[in-house]
Amino acid sequence: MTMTLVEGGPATLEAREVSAWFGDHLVLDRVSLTMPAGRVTALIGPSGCGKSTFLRTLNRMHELVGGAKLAGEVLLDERDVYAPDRRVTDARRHIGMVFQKPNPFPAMSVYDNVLAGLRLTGTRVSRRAKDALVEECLSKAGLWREVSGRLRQPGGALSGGQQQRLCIARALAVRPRVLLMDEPCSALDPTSTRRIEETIAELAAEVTVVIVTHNMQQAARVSHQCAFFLAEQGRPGVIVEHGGTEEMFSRPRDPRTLDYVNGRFG
Ligand SMILES: Nc1ncnc2c1ncn2[C@@H]1O[C@H](COP(=O)(O)OP(=O)(O)OP(=O)(O)O)[C@@H](O)[C@H]1O
Repeated sequence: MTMTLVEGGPATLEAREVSAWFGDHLVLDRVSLTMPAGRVTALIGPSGCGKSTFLRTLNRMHELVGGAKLAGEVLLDERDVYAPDRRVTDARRHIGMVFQKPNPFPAMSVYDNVLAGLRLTGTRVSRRAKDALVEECLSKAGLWREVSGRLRQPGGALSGGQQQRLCIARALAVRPRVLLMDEPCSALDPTSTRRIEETIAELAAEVTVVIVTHNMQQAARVSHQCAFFLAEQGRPGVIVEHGGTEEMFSRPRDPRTLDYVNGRFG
C-alpha cells in the first residue's frame, strides 16, 4: 500500500506551566512559553538551567529518562501532546529533533538516512516519491548540491557539518510541524555553523524552529524571539524574560538578561 505523506506546515507550540523533575530533583518550575508558528525561538541561559530539559519536554523525550516526571501542558496548535489519547510517536513525528552531535546512521547510505524516519513511522511511499522527497529534504537542509552525486555513499563518510545537515534532512522527511534543535552547531567549525544558520533561516517559513544555543551571536542572527532561562543558587530553572530578539539584546527588562547577553556571566 502506498500512502501519501501527511502535509503539515508550521504549528504554534505552547508550553503552559511546565515543571520537570529527575527523581525528586525539580529542574524546571512552571515554565510557560509560546513558540509561534513559522518563527525561530532561541532558548538561552547558563549551563544547567534546564534549556535542554525544557526542549525534551516539548516532544515527550523527557519521559524516556527513568524516574523523570513532568507537570503542565504542551499544546501543538492548541492540542495537548500529553493528552491520553495522543500517541507518543505522533508527538515525536510532528515535533522533530536535531541533537548537539550529528547522529546519522553511519553505515547507511545518505539516501536511506534521509528516509529512515519514514520507516520508523511506518509510512510507505513509491520509489519516485522517495527520490523526490530525498532531493527536496536535502535541498531544504542546504546539502543537495554537495551530495547529489554521492547518495549511495554512507552517511558516516560526510564531514561533521554535512552530517548535521543530513540529520536536518532526515528530520524534515517526516514533515514535522516543529523542529527542535539542541545546540546543533556546537560540534561544528565556523563555516559549517554558518551553513546551518542559513538553513535555519530558510526553514523558518515551513517549520517552527526552537533552538538551544550558548552562542549569543547565533541567537541574535537566527532567532525572532528569545527566552532567557536561569536557575539561581540551586533553585529550579525558570524563564526570567522572553521577547523579540532585538529587544532582548538591546533593551531587556531584567538586568540579569542584560548581564547574560553581554557575557558578564554564564
Ligand atoms: N538525565 C538526567 N538525570 C538527572 N539529572 C539530569 C539529567 N539531565 C539533566 N539533569 C539535571 O537537570 C538540570 C538541567 O539540565 P539541562 O541539561 O536541561 O540544562 P541546560 O540548561 O540544557 O544545560 P547545558 O547548557 O549545559 O546543556 C541540571 O541540574 C542537570 O544536572
